[in-house]
Amino acid sequence: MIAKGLTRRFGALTAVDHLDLEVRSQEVFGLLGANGAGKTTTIKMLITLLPPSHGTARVAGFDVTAQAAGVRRSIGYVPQMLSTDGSLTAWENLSVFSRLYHIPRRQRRQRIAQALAAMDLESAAHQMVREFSGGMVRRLEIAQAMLHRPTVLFCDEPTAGLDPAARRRVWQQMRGLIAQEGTTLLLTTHDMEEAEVLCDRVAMMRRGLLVALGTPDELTASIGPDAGLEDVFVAYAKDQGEAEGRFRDVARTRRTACRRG
Ligand SMILES: Nc1ncnc2c1ncn2[C@@H]1O[C@H](COP(=O)(O)OP(=O)(O)OP(=O)(O)O)[C@@H](O)[C@H]1O
Repeated sequence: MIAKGLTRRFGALTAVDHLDLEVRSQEVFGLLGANGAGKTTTIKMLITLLPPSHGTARVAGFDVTAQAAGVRRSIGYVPQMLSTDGSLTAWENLSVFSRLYHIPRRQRRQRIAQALAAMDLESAAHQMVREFSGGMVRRLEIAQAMLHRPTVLFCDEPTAGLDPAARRRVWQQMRGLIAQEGTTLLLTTHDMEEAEVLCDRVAMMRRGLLVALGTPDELTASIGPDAGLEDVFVAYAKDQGEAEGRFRDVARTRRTACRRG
């Protein structure tokens, strides 16, 4: 995945400002930054939900503007907001997605069973999703986004609102599945532990700009011998002017946390 000068403006606001980024095949790459830094806007341009104001990007070899259909076929996306239907069972949710992704009919049962097994949800396959815990919902959403075996998986704050045990389970299962499938993963997170545990490399964004890029070890070493990623975040990415984020950002974060219980 390559972005060159990728820019998105909303009126006078430049949400993403000439972003140059290269994510290697099968890499786990983290986008970090304060509320409103431009992480979700970057993802939305890469997955073709939002046209760039300027610049270009290629995902899985396809141009996000000229070859949007190719990009869409090659990616999976786990958004911040709920992407499963609570009034259906886990199996039924995956079944709907298997049709949307045009998985051949004779492969569907096996593919769904494999996806549930990979996320340790076999015993809950025929349970209504509204009865699931937040962690189970998240694991189902990842199974759903991986059902068609995408080349690149995008996850927007994969464990926001989950308790520490549920978070660890999501990390473990997600890591297992993407390693097994050879998937490239691009995730956004506010959770520095998540970035350290999962990511091969991270990029820090501040007010739409890329301000630091490297492996967690490289970035922490650049700060000092006892530094952690949180110190790197404070040094590079924390927005001193709007440290608590805007109303819109806080409202969205609360909604996300709330719906995951
Ligand atoms: N559709 C929109 N219309 C106007 N402004 C927007 C829109 N979407 C995002 N923005 C603004 O663009 C900036 C970047 O937002 P974005 O959602 O990309 O940030 P983020 O880093 O993902 O934040 P968070 O961590 O809160 O999810 C913010 O100032 C936001 O208010």
